[in-house]
Amino acid sequence: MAHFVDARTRVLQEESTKAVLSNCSDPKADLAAERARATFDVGELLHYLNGGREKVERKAHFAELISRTEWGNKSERYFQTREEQYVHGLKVAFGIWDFMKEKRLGISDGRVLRSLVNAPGGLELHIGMFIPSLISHANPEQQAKWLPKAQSLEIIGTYAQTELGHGTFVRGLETTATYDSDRQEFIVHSPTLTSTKWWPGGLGKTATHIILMARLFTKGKDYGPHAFIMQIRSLEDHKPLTGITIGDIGPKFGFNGVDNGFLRLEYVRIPREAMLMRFAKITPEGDYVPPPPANAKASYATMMYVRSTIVQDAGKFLSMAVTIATRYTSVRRQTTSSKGQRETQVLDYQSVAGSLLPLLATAYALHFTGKVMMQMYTDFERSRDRGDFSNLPELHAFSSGLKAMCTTITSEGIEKSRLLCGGHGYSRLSGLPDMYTSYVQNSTWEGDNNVMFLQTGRYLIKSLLGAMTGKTLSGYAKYLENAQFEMKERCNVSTEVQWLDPAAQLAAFRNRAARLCVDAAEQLKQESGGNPVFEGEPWDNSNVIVIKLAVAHSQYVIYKNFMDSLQGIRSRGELQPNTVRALADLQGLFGLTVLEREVGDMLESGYLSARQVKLLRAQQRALVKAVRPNAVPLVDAFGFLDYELSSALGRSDGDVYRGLLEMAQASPLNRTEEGPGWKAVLEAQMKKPGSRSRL
Ligand SMILES: CC(C)(COP(=O)(O)OP(=O)(O)OC[C@H]1O[C@@H](n2cnc3c(N)ncnc32)[C@H](O)[C@@H]1OP(=O)(O)O)[C@@H](O)C(=O)NCCC(=O)NCCSC(=O)CCCC(=O)O
Ligand SMILES: Cc1cc2nc3c(=O)[nH]c(=O)nc-3n(C[C@H](O)[C@H](O)[C@H](O)COP(=O)(O)OP(=O)(O)OC[C@H]3O[C@@H](n4cnc5c(N)ncnc54)[C@H](O)[C@@H]3O)c2cc1C
Repeated sequence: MAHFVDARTRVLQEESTKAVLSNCSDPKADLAAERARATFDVGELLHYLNGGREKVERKAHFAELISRTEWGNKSERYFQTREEQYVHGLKVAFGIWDFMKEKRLGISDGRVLRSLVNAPGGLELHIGMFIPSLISHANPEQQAKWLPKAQSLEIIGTYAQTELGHGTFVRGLETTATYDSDRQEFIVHSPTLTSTKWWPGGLGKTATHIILMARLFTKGKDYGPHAFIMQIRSLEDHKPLTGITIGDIGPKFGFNGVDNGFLRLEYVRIPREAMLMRFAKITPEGDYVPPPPANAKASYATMMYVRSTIVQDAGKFLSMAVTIATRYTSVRRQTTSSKGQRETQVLDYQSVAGSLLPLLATAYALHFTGKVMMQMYTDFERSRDRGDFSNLPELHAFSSGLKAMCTTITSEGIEKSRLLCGGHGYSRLSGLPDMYTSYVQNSTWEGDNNVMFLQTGRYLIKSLLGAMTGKTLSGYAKYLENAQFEMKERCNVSTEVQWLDPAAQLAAFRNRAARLCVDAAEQLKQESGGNPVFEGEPWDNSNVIVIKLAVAHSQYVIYKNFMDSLQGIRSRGELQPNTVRALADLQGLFGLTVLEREVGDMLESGYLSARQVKLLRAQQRALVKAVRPNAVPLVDAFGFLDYELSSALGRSDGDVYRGLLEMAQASPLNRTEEGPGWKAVLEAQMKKPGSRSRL
C-alpha cells in the first residue's frame, strides 16, 4: 500500500540523507573503476580461455534462450524443497535434451548447457558414468544394443558400485554374480546387509538400468568385481522389477536434487550377455576368459575417465567462487580511518587480498592443469583403442593425485572465498554456500582423496626404486632419476627478485618432492624390515609421509603445467605481451604462495635458508600487489555470465545490494506480510490473556 509522507517529514530528513550520501558506496561505479585499471586486453584473454570468440558468444546466446524457459528459470533456485529440487533437476535434464534435439546440438554444447543451468539431478550418472561405462567396457555388439537406447533417453542408467560396507576397497564388494551354465544366466544377489548398494546417483527414483559392479563366480571360483548391465525398473510404470528393492538414501550435505539410492537384489537372473565383455569374458559353458595382463585394471577405466573430468572441472568451480568474491570485495566498502573519507574497498585490506588473489592465481593454475589432464586421457584412449595399455599406470597415478589435489584446493578455495565475503557470504543468495556443499563431495566420491594420494605415492616410490636400479623413467616422475643428486642440492636464490624466476620456483617444488620420495621410501623400507612392502602394516604405517609426497608431487605437476603452458603461449605468440605479463604474475603468485606454505619441509631438509624464506615471503607480497589492479579484469576473463553464477554478490554490474534485496523477495516466507508463523503459532500465543506479563 502506498505510504503518504508529509512535507515536514521530508524536509527534516533531507539533511541527514545528504550527509549519508556524501560517502555512501556506489558499487556499480566501483566495479567500473576496477575494470578501467586493467593492464591487458580482457577480451583477448576471455576468448583465449574459452576457446575463441565464437564459443563465448554462443554461450551467451544459449543463456539468453534458456533463461526464458520454465526449466531454465533460476528465480526459485534457493527456495526449493528437496522434492522440488529433484523434480526440477529432471525437468532441466529433459529440457536440455529437447533443446539440443531442436537445435541439433552436439555433446560439447550439451556440456555448456548443463554447466549454465547447473542444476544437478537424477541424470548426472547417466551422462557421467553409465554411458561412459558402456563405451569403455561393452563389446561392439553390446554397444550397438545399449548405446542408442541410452543416448536417446529411452533408458536411464547409473553406476552401481559402492555398497554400505565397501566404497574404497572395490575388491571387497559383496554383491555376487554367479554363473549358471545350464541356463546361461547370472544370478545376481545381495547376500549380506553390507552388500546393499548405497550412494549411486539417480538410483533412488530415476534409473531404469544400472551398471552393476559385482563379484563374478563361475565353476565355484571368485574372479573379483566385474561390470554387468541390468534393468531395475519397469519401462511401463517405473516400478522396481521382481526381486529388486530400491529407494532414496535421504538428505545429504548438499547435491540434494540428486536421488542417490540404495538397492538390494534377491536372486535376480540376468542373461550371460549382461556381462560387459570388452575385456574379460565368460563362455556359454562358464569358462572365464581374463583380460590380457596389461589391462587387468581395465574394469576401473570408467573411474579414471571420471577422475580426469573432475580434474578438468576443478578450475571452473574455483574460478566461479573467486569471481563472486573478487567482484564483491571490490565493491564492498568497510571502515574508514578518518571522518568524511570514503570507506576502504575490502579487497584493499592486505588480509583479504593476501588470501583472495593467490586463489585467483590458483584458479588459473588449475585451468591449465585441467587441459593437460584431458589431453592425457584422450591420448590414453587413442592408444587403448589400438590395444596399447602401456601408459595406463602413469595415467592412473597422475589422475589419482591430481583428482585429490585439485578437489582439495577447490573445496578449500570455495570456503575461503565465502569467508572473505563476510556476512553476505553466508547467505545462500551469494551462491557460495550451495557451491561449497555441492562441490565438496568431489573430495570423497570417485575415490577418497587420501586413498587417491596413496595410489600416486605408491607409483612414485616404485618409480624411485626402479630408477635406483637403472630403470629409465618417463613423464612427470622423470625427476626421480636424479633424486640422489637432489638430496645434496641447495637453493641458490640470493635476492628477492630471483624468486621471480620460474626455474627457481620449479627447482624448489621438484627438490621438495624428490626428497620426500626418498624419505618415504626409507620409512617404508624400515617399516617393512628390508624390501619395501606396499600393503599391510608397513604400508599403513607409512601413509602420512606417502600422502605428503603425493601432495608435493601434485603441486610440482600443477606448477610445471602452468609454467609449460605459459611458455607455449609465449613461444607461439598466442597472446599479447601485456596479457602474458599478467599471466606470468599469476604464475609467480601461485608458485610462491604454495612454496611459502610449505617452507617447513624445505627448511628442515636444508634446501632453503631462513634468509631465503624471508626473500620468498617479500616477493610473494610484492606479487599480491602487482596482481591487485588486474583482479576484476582477470575474473572477467573467465567469462561467467550472471545467469551462470546465480549470485547476488557476483553480479557483473556490481549492483550487489539491489541484487540481495531483489532475490530475497522470492523467499516463501515473504508470500504474505504477516508470514506463515502468524496463524500457525504467533497469533494464539501473543494474544493469550496476560501473555506479556508472564515473564
Ligand atoms: C583404491 C583402489 C585404487 C585400489 O584398488 P585395488 O583393486 O585394491 O588395487 P590393488 O589390488 O591394491 O592394486 C593396486 C594396483 O592396481 C593399480 N591400479 C589401481 N587402480 C587402477 C586404475 N584405475 N587404473 C590402473 N591401475 C590401477 C595400482 O596402481 C597398483 O598397481 P601396482 O601393483 O602398483 O603396479 C581402487 O579400489 C579404487 O579405485 N577405489 C576407489 C573407489 C571409487 O573410486 N569408486 C567410485 C564409485 S563411483 C562414484 O563415486 C560416482 C561419482 C559420480 C561422478 O563423479 O559423477
Ligand atoms: C555424493 C556422493 C555420490 C556418490 N555417487 C556414487 C555413485 O554414483 N556410484 C557409486 O558406486 N558410488 C558413489 N559414491 C560412493 C563413493 O565413491 C565412495 O563414498 C568413495 O569412493 C569413498 O569410499 P567409502 O565411502 O567407502 O569411504 P571409506 O573407504 O569408508 O573411507 C573412510 C576413511 O578411511 C580412509 N581409508 C579407507 N581405505 C583406506 C586405505 N586403504 N588406506 C588409507 N586410508 C583409507 C579414507 O581415506 C577415509 O578417510 C558416492 C559418494 C558420494 C558422497
